[in-house]
Amino acid sequence: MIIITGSTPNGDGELPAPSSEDDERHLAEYGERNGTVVMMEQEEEEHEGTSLELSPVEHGVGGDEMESDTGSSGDGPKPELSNGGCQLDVVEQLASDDEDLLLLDGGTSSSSGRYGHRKSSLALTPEEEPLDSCPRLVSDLKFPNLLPPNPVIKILIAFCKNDPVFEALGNASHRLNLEPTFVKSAEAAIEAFQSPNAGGHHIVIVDARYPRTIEAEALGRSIRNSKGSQHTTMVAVVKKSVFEKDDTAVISLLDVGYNRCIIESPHVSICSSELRQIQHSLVRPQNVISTQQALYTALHRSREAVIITDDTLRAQYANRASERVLNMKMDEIVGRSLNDLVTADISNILSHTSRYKDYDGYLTTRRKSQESSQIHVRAVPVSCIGRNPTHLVLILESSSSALVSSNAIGEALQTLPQGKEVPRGSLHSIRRGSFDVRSIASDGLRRTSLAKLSSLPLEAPITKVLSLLAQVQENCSQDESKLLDRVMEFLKREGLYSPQMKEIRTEDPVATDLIGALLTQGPTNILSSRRSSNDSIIRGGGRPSTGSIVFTKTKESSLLSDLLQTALDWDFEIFKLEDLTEKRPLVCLGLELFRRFDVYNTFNCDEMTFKLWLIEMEKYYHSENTYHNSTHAADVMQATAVYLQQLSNRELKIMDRMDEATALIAAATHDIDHPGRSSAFLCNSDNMLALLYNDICVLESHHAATTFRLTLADDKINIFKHLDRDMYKLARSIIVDMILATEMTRHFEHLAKFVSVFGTDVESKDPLPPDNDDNQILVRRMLIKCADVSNPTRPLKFCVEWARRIAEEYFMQTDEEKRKNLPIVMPMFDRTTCSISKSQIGFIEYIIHDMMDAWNSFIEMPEIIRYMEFNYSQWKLFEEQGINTLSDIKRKQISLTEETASSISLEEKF
Ligand SMILES: Nc1ncnc2c1ncn2[C@@H]1O[C@@H]2COP(=O)(O)O[C@H]2[C@H]1O
Repeated sequence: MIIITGSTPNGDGELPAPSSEDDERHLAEYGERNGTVVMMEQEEEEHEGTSLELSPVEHGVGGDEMESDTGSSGDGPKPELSNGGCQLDVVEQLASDDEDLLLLDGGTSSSSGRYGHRKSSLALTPEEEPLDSCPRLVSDLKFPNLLPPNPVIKILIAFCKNDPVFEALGNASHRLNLEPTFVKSAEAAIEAFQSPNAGGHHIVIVDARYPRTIEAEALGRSIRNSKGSQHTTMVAVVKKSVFEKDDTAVISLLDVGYNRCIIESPHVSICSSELRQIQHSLVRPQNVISTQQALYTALHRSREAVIITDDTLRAQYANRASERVLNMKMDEIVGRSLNDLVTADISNILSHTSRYKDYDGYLTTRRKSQESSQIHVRAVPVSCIGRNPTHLVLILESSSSALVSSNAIGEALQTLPQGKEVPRGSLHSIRRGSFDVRSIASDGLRRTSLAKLSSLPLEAPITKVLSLLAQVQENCSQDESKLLDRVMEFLKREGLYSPQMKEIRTEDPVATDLIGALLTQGPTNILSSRRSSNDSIIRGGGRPSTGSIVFTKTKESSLLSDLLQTALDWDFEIFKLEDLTEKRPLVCLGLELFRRFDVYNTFNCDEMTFKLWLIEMEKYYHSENTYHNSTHAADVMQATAVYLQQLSNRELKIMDRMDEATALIAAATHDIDHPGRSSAFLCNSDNMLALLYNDICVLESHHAATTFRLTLADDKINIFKHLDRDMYKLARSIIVDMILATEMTRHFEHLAKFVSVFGTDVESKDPLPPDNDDNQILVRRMLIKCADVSNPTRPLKFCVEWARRIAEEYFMQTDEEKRKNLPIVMPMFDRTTCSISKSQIGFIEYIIHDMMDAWNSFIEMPEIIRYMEFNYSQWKLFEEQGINTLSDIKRKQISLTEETASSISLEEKF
């Protein structure tokens, strides 16, 4: 909503067409001197758009109706008001749209003024209205909200003598209820006029009869050069003889800025009628003009693009928003024919507007950048002189912003009580966004929230896409348009990248079980027997002792250091490390990797703090878990390090030092305090973590939260303690995001986003845009995901061992579910019946293959694909050979170890 409050009487209201830079200053100056333009939200019934319901001719105050209606008021300043009517139409039109616009006659400059507290002329009863006040025109009554200022008229009278002429003027001004100030010299006149408190006179009357005492021409010049004299009416009193004999003196007075010269008269009645004429013919129109300038400012700052053309459709005015819509500067727009600005059948517009009808339709802009865009336009005809439209007011709205409002509105409406049927989704409702708002949101509260929404400076990329598609739809066949409708429906859905679980194309129930369990979250929908257990499965016992690890100079320690030499090899012996460190591999490997990636310097933190931190983190991994223990964390950390190394070798400037450090930290803690049971199990058993995280991303939220809770709890292990606040926040956000990315229910979403940006084809890949935050996030997520499930891409013996471990953990979960009569999340993972080979075939086919393919094409590590393919073929072979159960797998592991011992490398088997 826009309210323009009453102006100071003779403010310097003339606003030059403001340039964007000048605009703030202009507005500030304007607000100071001429009243205030206030833009605000308003929760009131929409204006009924009085002026729009009337024929445009009725707005031309100079029309016949005016004469007949006004009666005694026929002496109003008609020509000037007709101009004002033109702009008022525009503003009213805007007011009927998303911004309400209201003009209040204020008289704020003089709170003691008779009209100072009147809201509008509707409040003006004959009893209230003094007989001798400036009469209201009938137009005031017709358009009560569109009053020009009608303040108490302040008059400055500069006379050196108290002669009868002076007396008569003084009496006349009292009689007309003007507010006079009397001064006796030119200096005093200037001072009074410029005085910040008393100044701001509507009329200045100067005694021009005695140039030796008051130099009227010089005084006139000084006043005209004073700020705020723009709308002041200056009157010179001259001798009768001068008027009759020598017109040069009068003309020079008019030329320096006097508006009127009147003949000296000692008669009060003559002075009164002179002053009344001046009031009607000069002062009132000046007030109207100053109001127009407030309107002009409002228009200029309106969010809707407004262009006013003359009757030949040549642009006369363009507001600032039109620069954005047309992608042209205002002075490039003004003067141009509408034909040069838009491609449209202009005759179509004219056929409406010449019949005084608004035109409502679409045009395509001819943008400077050649890229054209579709805009919605309303064209309103306005008659300023005579009956035929003399101007056309075009209100433009680019279709993308229409889409924004429509989408935002659609979303907002969903959250509001749905009293009326809301037209959603149709092309029509998108294109006519702002119109739908009014039709569907009738109450003030809704309008306010919707106005807020549509005014937000937001434009989502998807909105742009929809807008482009809407344009394409304009020029395509019906069938294509229908197809596009469907496309747009899909695009408007939530979770574009969330997979809708396709049917798993396998007959194999083990794979179905596994993939289904990994990709769904929350409580299992399987018909359950009783849900009995409230037991926490976060077990307290079984953790290694809290003491720090001391590696003595033994054979083990030298084996260890030899092993750590290979810390960045893809065939790193993780299980050997597990043995050597007595199931605490994370500390050793972590320190080695932190050192190699210079993490201590990046975090400006000593190695000891990192060591204590690693010890604490490892302590919270459950060593009794067969899979989700600290060896898995070390394995993921090692894979992460290899990927980071590869990225830096390839000089893909994606990961800086901080990215590398945070990635390693996230990998180290990504499964901390894992209970060895899935999130679904926790939900099904009403575990406290599921309750805490509302069944959403339960385990990963717990891992991230635990990491920070433990780290920040003790300064001795707080590896973040020397980061400044911003760096800490950055590190935290990366670590949290990476840990959450390991949640498998969003696996396909992350993969699809990554592929959509980076593709899967090594050859045709464009280099990564280096400083694109969004892309960096995609890479980081993909990196930790690939590290987390890298086990099928490792050498076979590791791959088999991991498969055995995860299967064992699944079996334990099924055992517990059976024991506790809980829903069984993966019924096929029953130790007595399960085929591990089949589960691995399914896991590689559905989860691993595409992801590793995409990752390899990005990072260029062909060995991961070779191992994956080899392992896959081996699982197929195992399956054929009936190697399915855990004991079968164990036997196979032994033979694999022997093969390795006899130096048959896997490479040789490819
Ligand atoms: N070899 C594998 N076979 C089956 N499932 C696996 C295998 N490796 C990892 N997973 C699953 O993939 C999941 C990845 O996230 P989590 O580490 O939480 O839990 C992991 C296991 O549930």
